[in-house]
Amino acid sequence: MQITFYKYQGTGNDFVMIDNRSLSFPKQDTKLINTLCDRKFGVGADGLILLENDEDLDFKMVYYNADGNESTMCGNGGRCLVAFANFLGVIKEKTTFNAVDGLHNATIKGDIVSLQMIDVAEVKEKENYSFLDTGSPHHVQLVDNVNGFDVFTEGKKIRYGLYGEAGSNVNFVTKNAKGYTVRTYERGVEDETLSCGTGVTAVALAMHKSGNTNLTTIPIKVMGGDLEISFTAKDGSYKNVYLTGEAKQVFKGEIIC
Ligand SMILES: N[C@@H](CCC[C@H](N)C(=O)O)C(=O)O
Repeated sequence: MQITFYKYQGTGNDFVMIDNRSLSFPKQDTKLINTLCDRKFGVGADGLILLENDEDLDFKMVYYNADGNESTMCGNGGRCLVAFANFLGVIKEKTTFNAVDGLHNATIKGDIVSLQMIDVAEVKEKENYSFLDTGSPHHVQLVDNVNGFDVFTEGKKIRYGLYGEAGSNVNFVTKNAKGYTVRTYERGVEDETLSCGTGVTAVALAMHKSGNTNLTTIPIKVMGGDLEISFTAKDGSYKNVYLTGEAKQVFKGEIIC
């Protein structure tokens, strides 16, 4: 079998992207997806995303983590898929598409994609961390110097130790001059990634909820670049949450399997 794929990245969170409107991709083949995402034995990516037809909306997003398993929402992946849909001519500058956590509105202008994330009604605040679901589960913890922090060791400990079988993504955060610097240990990749869209969204909302910031448009620096999160806040819940940043096509190839 031969499958055409594209590689995209959004602030360094990278994805194998496949147009599966024909439904010909072998979706149940976890091993194949895992191998395609492997950086030595495959294309190499943090995840694989299928663009499929949707009955009511512009298209449907189906997301797999690098481990080969279908997972919850991926914010950067969603932004990259909007760029891919635009490249394929499926959408123009505006879209509404379906994903595992529901409907998403998005706009694209050049390389910049702005993606509406789900509303968040609850931010659980613990003594030294917060936990919330922004489409995917996220642990958010402030640390003194995130650039010198052992994200892999500490993230792995929390991901398995605190959240049981289901696990959580784990974000470490330090305030900077404009907003926050964030590094994320990602569930399903089981490593630090250069950026996590649902993660930085969780950080922005958690920092606002705890009173660490009054901003409702928050710039966030990640290892792979810069993102911005904007939202409206009312009585501790969050609506009109938008994740904005670059999403770029990197290359095209053929998978022979
Ligand atoms: N990279 C992502 C998050 C992807 C989902 C995550 N690995 C999980 O399984 O929860 C993003 O940009 O949001």
